[in-house]
Amino acid sequence: MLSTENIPSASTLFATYASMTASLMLFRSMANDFLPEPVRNYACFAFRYFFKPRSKELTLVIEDSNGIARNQIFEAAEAYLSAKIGPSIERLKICKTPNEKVITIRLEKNEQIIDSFQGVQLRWRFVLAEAAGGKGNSHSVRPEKRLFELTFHQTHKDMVLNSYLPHVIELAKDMKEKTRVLKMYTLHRVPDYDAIRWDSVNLEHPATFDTLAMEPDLKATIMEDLDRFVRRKEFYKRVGRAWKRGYLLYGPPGTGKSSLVAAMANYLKFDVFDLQLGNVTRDSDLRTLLLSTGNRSILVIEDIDCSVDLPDRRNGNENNADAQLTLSGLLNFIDGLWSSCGDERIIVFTTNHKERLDPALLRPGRMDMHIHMSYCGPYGFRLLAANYLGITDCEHKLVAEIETLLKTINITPAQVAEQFMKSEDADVALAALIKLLKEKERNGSGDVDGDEDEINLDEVAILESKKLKTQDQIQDKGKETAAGPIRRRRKRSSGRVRKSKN
Ligand SMILES: Nc1ncnc2c1ncn2[C@@H]1O[C@H](COP(=O)(O)OP(=O)(O)OP(=O)(O)O)[C@@H](O)[C@H]1O
Ligand SMILES: [Mg+2]
Repeated sequence: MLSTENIPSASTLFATYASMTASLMLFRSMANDFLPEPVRNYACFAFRYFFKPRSKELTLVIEDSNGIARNQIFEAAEAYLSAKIGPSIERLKICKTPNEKVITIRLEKNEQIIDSFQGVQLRWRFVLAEAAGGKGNSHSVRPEKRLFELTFHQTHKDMVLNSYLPHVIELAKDMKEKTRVLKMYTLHRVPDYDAIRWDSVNLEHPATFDTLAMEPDLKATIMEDLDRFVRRKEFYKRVGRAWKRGYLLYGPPGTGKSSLVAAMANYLKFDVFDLQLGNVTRDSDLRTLLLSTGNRSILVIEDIDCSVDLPDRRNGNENNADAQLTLSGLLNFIDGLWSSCGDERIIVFTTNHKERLDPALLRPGRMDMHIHMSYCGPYGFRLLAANYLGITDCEHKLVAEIETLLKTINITPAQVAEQFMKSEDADVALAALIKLLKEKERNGSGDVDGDEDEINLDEVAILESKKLKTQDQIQDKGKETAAGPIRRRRKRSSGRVRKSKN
């Protein structure tokens, strides 16, 4: 607490002021009698100047904004002081939006907090001042300006500016990180301006690594890779590489690619920018959008094989660079400028058809990890059974039967989850899954040991509705089906990974 020894009381101040005023009056009347006017005026000015009471304190005024941009010191102070509230405070403002995890506590008007740093006492006061233009100014968002006054002895000015305020900003950043609500950014077209921009909502995807049905080794590898990425800031700097990491997730629909992206975001507490390439037509728009993504974020481009018909370099599109979005333009920009003007960026491409991807994307070094999301194996099935139905009993009769069927039949985690949603009764839900597995067996989707197998009908339907967006693609598909059943190479492993060394 602030010591009261050095602070003069109100009565002392008043007495001093009264005696100074009396001295000035006496001085003035003597001057009137003995000095000519110009000399008299100058003498009065000099008297006032030399005997004016001077404060040894300095007050920094920290407004909430500089008119347009928010003031980072103000925001940091707000958060920092909320953790410093002591018993002397009489009024506080509290608030919590439905999506926030904790109650926000802020000082009320004129409340003060005494802080100490490196043995120096500092006094904070929260003030509401009338905004320029007054209360009637209908253009200002707030009728008043919010500001903090930070008062301390003048001799500590350098210490406060160079050590204390950076300390406040740093601590506030850590506090904010802990209670941060993740954001999901999607593209939004502004019709009147022919422009496209990011719009955000709170990211409330419940997927986490705990709920993700994947082979445990693969899951652990991904988590370790993410951990290593975030702690290697110095390494990236030392070797002169942009601090970014790229993942390519591939596998059939419903195997958890999008869920893995959400799990990564929840794990790292990174925002997600979902770049729907189909909505972007110009290279220049793409650049603007990429440059306005934030640090500590995941940029996701889903269904890269078919989200847009990106012509590549070989098609000779260079002459038309600004008008057309090109895959090479996208990749070069991501590797170059984009990653050099931000930190801790993750980029994820997803696809159902790795074999259809442009070789430029698969080139070594382009994506740091290729992650194969595959059909539900015994581990994935057990995790889903435990999460959805609460089954932890390994001896359960139906569980054993399903595990035997899973050895020869392909089913995606999404399909398993769908059956588990059908009933709260575990036996009924498991029986529904067995029925589906047997149907699949009868339809011949169980040829899992061969190198190739047919896509089952459910998957074709999903592909048609979700992926075949352009007429060209539909025609291509017609050719494929006319030539016989769609065949696709697939390995049986329920998750494989190819990783670059870095
Ligand atoms: N590996 C998984 N673990 C847990 N749940 C899963 C998994 N895969 C799919 N699911 C469930 O299925 C739903 C759909 O999965 P998701 O959207 O992640 O699949 P996807 O691979 O992205 O499919 P698509 O290729 O169609 O985009 C999820 O919301 C989740 O409930
Ligand atoms: Mg998906």
